[in-house]
Amino acid sequence: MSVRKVSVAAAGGSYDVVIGAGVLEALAAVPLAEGERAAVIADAGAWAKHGAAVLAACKQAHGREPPVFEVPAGEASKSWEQLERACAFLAEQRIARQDLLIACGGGMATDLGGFAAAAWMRGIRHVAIPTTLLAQVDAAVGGKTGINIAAGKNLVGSFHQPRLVIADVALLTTLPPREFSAGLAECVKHAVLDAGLYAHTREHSDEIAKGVDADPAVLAELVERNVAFKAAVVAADEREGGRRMLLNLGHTFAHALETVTGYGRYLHGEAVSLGLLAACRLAARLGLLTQDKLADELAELLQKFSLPVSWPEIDPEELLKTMSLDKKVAEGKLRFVLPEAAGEVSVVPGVDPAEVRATLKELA
Ligand SMILES: NC(=O)c1ccc[n+]([C@@H]2O[C@H](COP(=O)([O-])OP(=O)(O)OC[C@H]3O[C@@H](n4cnc5c(N)ncnc54)[C@H](O)[C@@H]3O)[C@@H](O)[C@H]2O)c1
Ligand SMILES: O=C(O)C(=O)C[C@@H](O)[C@H](O)[C@H](O)COP(=O)(O)O
Ligand SMILES: [Zn+2]
Repeated sequence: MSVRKVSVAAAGGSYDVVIGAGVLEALAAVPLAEGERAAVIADAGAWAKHGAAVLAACKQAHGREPPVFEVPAGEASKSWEQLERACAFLAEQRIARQDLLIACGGGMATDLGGFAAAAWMRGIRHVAIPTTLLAQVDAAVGGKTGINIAAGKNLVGSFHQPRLVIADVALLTTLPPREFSAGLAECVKHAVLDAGLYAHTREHSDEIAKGVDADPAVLAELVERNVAFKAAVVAADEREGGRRMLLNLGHTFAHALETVTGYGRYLHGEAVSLGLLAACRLAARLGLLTQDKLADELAELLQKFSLPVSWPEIDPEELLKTMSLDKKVAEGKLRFVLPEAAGEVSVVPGVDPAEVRATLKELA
């Protein structure tokens, strides 16, 4: 299979996302000079499966194996506690300003590891080796890093672009089906934002729905198209002053759901699936939806990808309270990313909380 490359031209640094099967050797593109060292922050689950291959790539690229800090798998590790432990590890290893951090795992590890790189000595360079579909198509690209706190998802973090992202689709073969599906939710989100991706994803949905058993070339193309779409948005608006907010489609609902249910009941991608449907419903309530069939087509696609489409019974007031800390809130008012049709999505300011409440009641 060929090696695909997408460049991310962000203001905070430009870099390549290398995509393909068996492409870990791409790490050689970030060399270590005399006296420089690398250290790895890895998801323990991903490391158990792929740590040996990553260490071999490090040895090949840098001439030696780096020390490794394994973070317990799960969303709960995107925390102050694990950040503190990761920094203690960097201190113990005497990782200095010119050294390199390698973040390996799903979105938990690339968010936490990326944030450790952003914070350690006020910023060291890092490489991301995403091992879940979600991290390959979304989390490892674009430079958003951070942790969750009790008050909300990703409320503490930083924009810190990696020097290189290696999306090796061969690593996805060990991914549990539920995790694979979670990654597809972000692909569906991207598809709603881009008419070309919408057509492509629907056209290849039967093959994509096979998950890790899908044709690797189809998967590599899916990753490439999603990364290319996200890269263009990030290049235009790295720090989310405008256009990048669109990548938050479904996330005001999704993040509130994850926070209220305690970071674990729903995988992030599952919450995004429900958030996409909620955004469609809210858009319909507000009379914005012009593509009548969008909600039905979306529900069909999400279901085909084994993602949840039924909202649980959750107190709308609790969700609304949590949403008040959404990063898109401006002048104390909620802003939602809402679709009119596939490829026509905008940020809608000043949405009346009563409409959100009614939408949540309709969904429950
Ligand atoms: N920074 C961003 O732009 C961005 C974008 C989207 C999502 N996110 C964040 O990403 C996180 C979700 O990431 P995720 O869905 O990758 O979950 P995750 O990182 O928690 O990984 C999911 C599970 O898969 C396991 N795993 C990872 N790779 C594996 C492999 N190759 N084989 C077998 N098991 C493997 C892990 O051990 C874990 O149990 C959320 O915190 C979300 O907020 C960030
Ligand atoms: O990269 C972005 O921008 C996104 O919004 C991608 C989202 O899928 C991702 O979940 C992100 O972490 C959400 O960002 P946040 O700023 O709302 O925390
Ligand atoms: Zn997301």
